Amino acid sequence: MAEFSDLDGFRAVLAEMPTIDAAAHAGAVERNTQLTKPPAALGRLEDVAQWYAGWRGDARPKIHAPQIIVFAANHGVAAQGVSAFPPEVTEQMVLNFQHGGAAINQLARAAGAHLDVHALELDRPTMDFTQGPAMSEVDVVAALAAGWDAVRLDADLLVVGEMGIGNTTSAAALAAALIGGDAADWTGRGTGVDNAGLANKIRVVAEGLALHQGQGDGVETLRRLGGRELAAMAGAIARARSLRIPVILDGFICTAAAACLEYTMKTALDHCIAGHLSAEVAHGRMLQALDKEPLLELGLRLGEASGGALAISIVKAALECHSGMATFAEAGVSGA
Ligand SMILES: O=C(O)c1ccc[n+]([C@@H]2O[C@H](COP(=O)([O-])O)[C@@H](O)[C@H]2O)c1
Ligand SMILES: Cc1cc2nc[nH]c2cc1C
Repeated sequence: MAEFSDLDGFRAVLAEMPTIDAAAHAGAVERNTQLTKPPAALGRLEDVAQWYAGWRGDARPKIHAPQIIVFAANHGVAAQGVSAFPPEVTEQMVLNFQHGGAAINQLARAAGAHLDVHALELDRPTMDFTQGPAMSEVDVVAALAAGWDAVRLDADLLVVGEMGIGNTTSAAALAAALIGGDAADWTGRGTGVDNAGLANKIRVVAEGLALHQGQGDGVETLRRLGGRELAAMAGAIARARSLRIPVILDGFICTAAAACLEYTMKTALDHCIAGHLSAEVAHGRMLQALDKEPLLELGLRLGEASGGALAISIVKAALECHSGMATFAEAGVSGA
């Protein structure tokens, strides 16, 4: 059960999160210097392995139990025609996830990961944020707690993702409110709106900003402009931190949810890496603001944890090399 019952309680949890295990990290850095390869020849795989080792508190770990969680929710703002698809697609895709027919089902299997799907009150969309806050405090805390409780205690790597028609509008509004800039800087085509749709979406984001920008910290902004699946992703990312489970972020919406934590408590995302760079236009700008370099760039703009799921294989491979390779001494290979 979640260790908080209101937003202040969640803020207190964020303020007391564990930090990286410096000894395990140093041990991994030292081991990396001895592995049978020229220095830095495994590029970013080396950084990823050392980061993972530090968070696990083990200088030579491997990955056995990756978990992927997809949270789904509906958005009041979808009634303003901000998506290329109708809101009922959220629930229809949840059924598709449950029947194994979506992209994420195939990608989770390919990555050897356990997939959990949580639908969050689909018959109760959030409020349209151009009219008032998207969620009450009770609603946002319930969604944060749903995310918190969804993380498996035995997971050793977590990917969070989402499904929610209209949620790129929420994510754009959150990014603008937290990071700064205009609605147009952050608003993209999502599922594929045309030029008129994009102009309408920019207007909706701008109206949301006018009402909610500067009204509070990251989690208060999440309450005002976010949605249940965004809050649940934030809750799961925080829970993973409390359990020292490293996290791979997915695309534009997932990163906006994560940003709500970072803009509440700097360093809240130190246990997270960016799985990929989405084709949603402002994702790169958001990752830059969070100082995160994406692992993959495959032109994905699907969501549902797909890019994060693909990155699991890269992180696993990094740890297989780091923990499985022989040292120069063990293999009798001469140094430089
Ligand atoms: O992850 C991304 O970067 C991403 C980019 C564009 C769209 N999506 C997905 O598309 C849906 C939101 O798009 P929209 O147009 O309804 O706002 C939602 O279900 C997301 O998972 C996801
Ligand atoms: C079909 C469809 C599948 C999705 N998966 C994640 N977001 C989505 C949006 C749509 C429209």
